[in-house]
Amino acid sequence: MLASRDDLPISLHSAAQVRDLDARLIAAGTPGFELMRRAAHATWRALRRRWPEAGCVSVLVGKGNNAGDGYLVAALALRAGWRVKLLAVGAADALVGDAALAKDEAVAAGNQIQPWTECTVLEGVVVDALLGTGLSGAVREPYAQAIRLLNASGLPVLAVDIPSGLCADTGRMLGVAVRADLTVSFIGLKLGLFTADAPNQVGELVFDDLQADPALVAATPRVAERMAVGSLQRLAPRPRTAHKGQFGHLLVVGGDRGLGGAALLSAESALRSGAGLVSLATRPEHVAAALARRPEVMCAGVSSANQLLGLAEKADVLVLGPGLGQGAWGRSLLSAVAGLAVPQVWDADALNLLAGGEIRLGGRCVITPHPGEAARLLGISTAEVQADRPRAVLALARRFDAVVLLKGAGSLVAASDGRIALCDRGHPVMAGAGLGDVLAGLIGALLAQGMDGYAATCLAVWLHAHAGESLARQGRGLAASDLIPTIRQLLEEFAPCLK
Ligand SMILES: NC(=O)C1=CN([C@@H]2O[C@H](COP(=O)(O)OP(=O)(O)OC[C@H]3O[C@@H](n4cnc5c(N)ncnc54)[C@H](O)[C@@H]3O)[C@@H](O)[C@H]2O)[C@@H](O)CC1
Ligand SMILES: [K+]
Repeated sequence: MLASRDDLPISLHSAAQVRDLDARLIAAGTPGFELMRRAAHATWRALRRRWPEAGCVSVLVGKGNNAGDGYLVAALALRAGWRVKLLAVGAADALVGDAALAKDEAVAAGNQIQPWTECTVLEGVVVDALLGTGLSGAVREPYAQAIRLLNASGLPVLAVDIPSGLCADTGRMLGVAVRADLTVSFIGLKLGLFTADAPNQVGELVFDDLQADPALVAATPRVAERMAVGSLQRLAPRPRTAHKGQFGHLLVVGGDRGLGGAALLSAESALRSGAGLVSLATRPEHVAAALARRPEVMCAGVSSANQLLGLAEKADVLVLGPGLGQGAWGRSLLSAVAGLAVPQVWDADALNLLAGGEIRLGGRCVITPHPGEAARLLGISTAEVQADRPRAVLALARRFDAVVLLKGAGSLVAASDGRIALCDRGHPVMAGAGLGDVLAGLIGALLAQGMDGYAATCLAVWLHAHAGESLARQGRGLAASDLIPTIRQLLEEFAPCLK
């Protein structure tokens, strides 16, 4: 079944864009304190739904408006008869504006504000209202120490708007970040809730639009789109008169000595996702085994670039790289076909060869680096890629004028025109060999059936992640080939072959 998260918005914003939306809502007549009150009510609702019997909260507050939300939650909890420990990290008298009003309301409701110290004992559900979208730079003391102790407490944690310490733009932990069980986020979804470190920190995600005017929300610029049923392009249904020539001839090139399985996985994946014809160019010694496993794949042993060119000229789409190796064989094959004017998917060793600088990418390409490959392509460290994944994926798309898939939790797809899409699905059982080969074949098959590079890559990433999630119940040890029939089924569910 295609699990749906379509109650979450599709647009993803930067912290600055959400701040801007806040300001425009206020200018349009909703006072900031009213938005804060709505944020607190949304948080309190989510808290009672998840932990109805807790009866006790520790609310950790900082100094900005995120703290303001926390103070109002403390007021609601106390009025509901819960035991409340209201703990101010840093100087509580430094609050201004709406946050100061919220603090006054918490006190008026009967709360006592205690200064947080390293000896403070937390109790009940911990509400993290230390830092929100106003975080800038690495988390400073005493916040960092408070976050470390909170994480070590073993208590359930609700993060207000975003786990404190997580960068709303990049999803990177700025030194240290709260590890939440539940995050309640407001007004506009931040991209940083989904990528880099975020999947470990956010927990369950609840969104509340604080009754923002939909027209104002729709007019707010976004940095990315979340892949979802409503945002993904579908393959068109097939006419009843369809024949195989209409759905593309895809050629996979790869499978150096000892790596034959990778290319075969890509070919099998392409076949099972609807490519009209699938060929495989590989080392001659792999041909017999490939034919025995998958007779539908036209498998050719190639020893030279010329042999490959003869095959590639008949293909509509190329998938280059699975198990290609970086030796003379792989390099000569890749150089031979790189310039062909057909859509191409560059994966795995094709990307390492590309990073070497000798071979140039042609037009109409999709490249699929993981963070290490992206780092080599950009000439920076993997840590630098992960520190700002949106920036890295966009830099690659522009540098290579290609569609780029940056893999890893919270996968991102970018086009050179600036579009970015995020995949918030997937599962850690997918961290295994061969999963990328299956994905490359799937992207190729969607290209072969007529989708453009960006749409094909987004749909492929989403189907692949969904398939992984739906097989995750069986636990560790997912074989990449297990994914192929599930992807086939999900694709049919999402885009039926017949109208
Ligand atoms: N009208 C509004 O603006 C609304 C804001 N809302 C809340 O307000 C939050 C944003 O509020 P603010 O812009 O006041 O910012 P925050 O409350 O997120 O953070 C600002 C505070 O953090 C401190 N700070 C920044 N970087 C730090 C670092 N590296 N180490 C330690 N301290 C640091 C600042 O000195 C300041 O005291 C949102 O996340 C949301 O929770 C909601 O109440 C909805 C309405
Ligand atoms: K927070």
